[in-house]
Amino acid sequence: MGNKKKLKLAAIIDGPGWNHTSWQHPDMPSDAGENIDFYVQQAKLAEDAKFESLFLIDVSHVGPGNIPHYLSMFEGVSIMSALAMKTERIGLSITASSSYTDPYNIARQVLSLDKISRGRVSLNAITSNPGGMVNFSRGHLSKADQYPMHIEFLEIIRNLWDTYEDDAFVRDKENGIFLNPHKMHLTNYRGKYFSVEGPLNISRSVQGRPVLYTAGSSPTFVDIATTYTDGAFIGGFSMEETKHTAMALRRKLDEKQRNQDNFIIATSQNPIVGRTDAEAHQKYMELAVLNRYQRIAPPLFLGSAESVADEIQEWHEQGIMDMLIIKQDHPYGLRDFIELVVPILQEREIFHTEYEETTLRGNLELPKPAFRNF
Ligand SMILES: Cc1cc2nc3c(=O)[nH]c(=O)nc-3n(C[C@H](O)[C@H](O)[C@H](O)COP(=O)(O)O)c2cc1C
Repeated sequence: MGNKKKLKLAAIIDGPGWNHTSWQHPDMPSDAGENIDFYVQQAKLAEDAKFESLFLIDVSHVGPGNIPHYLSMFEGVSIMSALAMKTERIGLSITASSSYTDPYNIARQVLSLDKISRGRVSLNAITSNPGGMVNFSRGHLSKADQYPMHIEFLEIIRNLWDTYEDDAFVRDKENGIFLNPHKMHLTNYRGKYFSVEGPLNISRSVQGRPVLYTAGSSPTFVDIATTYTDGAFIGGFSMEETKHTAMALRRKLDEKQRNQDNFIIATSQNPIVGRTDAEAHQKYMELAVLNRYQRIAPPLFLGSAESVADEIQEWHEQGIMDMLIIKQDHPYGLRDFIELVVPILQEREIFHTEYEETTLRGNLELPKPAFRNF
């Protein structure tokens, strides 16, 4: 199948890699997960390359024995607020877990960040597998509660983001009218897990609502994503596995009569590229030798820039992904991808050369949702 939209690119910019030892690479700042200079440098790199978005994953199940990055990382809204002031066009995506946070707080934080960045924000609302130490008073959920609670969370957030119609705040000084109260709508939600009356205390986004994703792999996830969100973040240990989930999402979108073009299927890979296959393998070996006790799996996208661009093009054209989220284990993973692969994707006209719009939703080619048009 073809993909009508151009490929979208995002960059996971936090942390010194996604295994136990890549922080030991001589060129990796070992404190990368809480080093503001590192985040700013990576954000600017991605923005100069016209990536649609920065992306942060999140970890709620913290505990001894986690990979180092999980134990030394900035909280998402805080770091994205700083990056909003250091960037101008690139999107800012944070991840938050419905299993451990209250929807009112997240709705408020994310919409505030959206205003600060003038419409560049997305929320990846996830569930969290029970695990780690007990750090939240609610404790760990049973598996059976995760998705029912997630549905409530998503419904409330969407309602709260549409508390006010676009022109609700009149701010007419002469006549002393700040708000048209008829254009304020309460949420009045009473669920099993959350009860929220509303109103939220911030006006509607210039994007309509911040872009909303969720992540997972199960049939329940597929059903929820295609009902509530603008996009889905899916895992991919192989092309076949990723394709399986992507096609399940596409079938469900069709079933629900949702236009596939108005939905973003995103997956994350950690490419290691070189000018030649040999150079890429050399970079992979730099990481592999750091871990003498465990094999670090070679990335799916490993090799010369041409061969990696070919694979990306194939995944995109087959509809396996609309957005590729680059994460890095190698200290130059993102830089190399930008220098070597992005120009090829641009030459082939798969990836854009300039930001088309000012909002993230615009750059993702997603329509602005009308008020309370769920
Ligand atoms: C691609 C992907 C990204 C995820 N990102 C996170 C994350 O950042 N933090 C987290 O706690 N869980 C994350 N998860 C876990 C999911 O939110 C979910 O709890 C898990 O996949 C179980 O749901 P499922 O059975 O529907 O797959 C992620 C899962 C996938 C597949």
